[in-house]
Amino acid sequence: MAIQFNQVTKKYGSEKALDNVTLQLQAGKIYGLLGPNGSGKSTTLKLIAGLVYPSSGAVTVLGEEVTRRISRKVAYLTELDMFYDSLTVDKMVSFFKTQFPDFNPEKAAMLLVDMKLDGKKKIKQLSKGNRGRLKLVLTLARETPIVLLDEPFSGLDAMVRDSIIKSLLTYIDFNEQTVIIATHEIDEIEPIMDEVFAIYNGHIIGHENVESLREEQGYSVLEWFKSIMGNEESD
Ligand SMILES: Nc1ncnc2c1ncn2[C@@H]1O[C@H](COP(=O)(O)OP(=O)(O)OP(=O)(O)O)[C@@H](O)[C@H]1O
Repeated sequence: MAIQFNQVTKKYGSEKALDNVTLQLQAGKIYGLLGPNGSGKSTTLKLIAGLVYPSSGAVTVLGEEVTRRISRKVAYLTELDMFYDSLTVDKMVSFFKTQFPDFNPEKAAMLLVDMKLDGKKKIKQLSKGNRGRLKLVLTLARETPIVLLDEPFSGLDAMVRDSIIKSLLTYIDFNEQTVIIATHEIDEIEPIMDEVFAIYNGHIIGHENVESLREEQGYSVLEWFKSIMGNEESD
């Protein structure tokens, strides 16, 4: 099992961002983690990346209970920190190479071309769409067993979204890498997901295999998600 949550609760102060979550993710699949704002998606990813720790319960990644050291096996990028703003795109790529032994510079170079990013531009000069693309370049150039993408589409236009999906299909090694995409924008990733989890108020409220959802139940992921969210909200 690539990732396991065993009765995981994560509190910030007295608020439970995750409440007694148990789940298992298999290696080599693309998972969607779907939920509205504030449902616990980012917290789930941060627990896997070792950026926060459970208040109770345990998170295990590749058989190891998660500590900071898991960053060697998990590629995870949320925001490009303001700290990097004065670096050029090329310098940022070189910096990542020094930080992560699994960073593949050839892959990064190909991704930069695909994403039409100018290596000489400073990060602060990049449009929001190009920052989104750069984030993806830096994440996908790492050859880690686990890849976490937090809202990779947010605020980006249709062309950027398409280029992100294409690069996922091109650069993810589907035999080796487990990918989790946290998003509330379901349409985009519908075609590439193997399995979906729905999260609401810190609880996992649904888990489906996308193919059987479609073929056996005749639902798209979006329809399924809307129906279970509707049940929650009318409770
Ligand atoms: N550092 C923090 N301190 C206090 N509360 C937090 C912190 N991070 C998250 N929370 C709270 O935990 C809950 C879950 O947040 P989380 O960021 O995991 O949700 P999310 O589904 O990723 O939402 P979004 O789509 O808005 O990013 C929210 O109620 C949020 O306010």
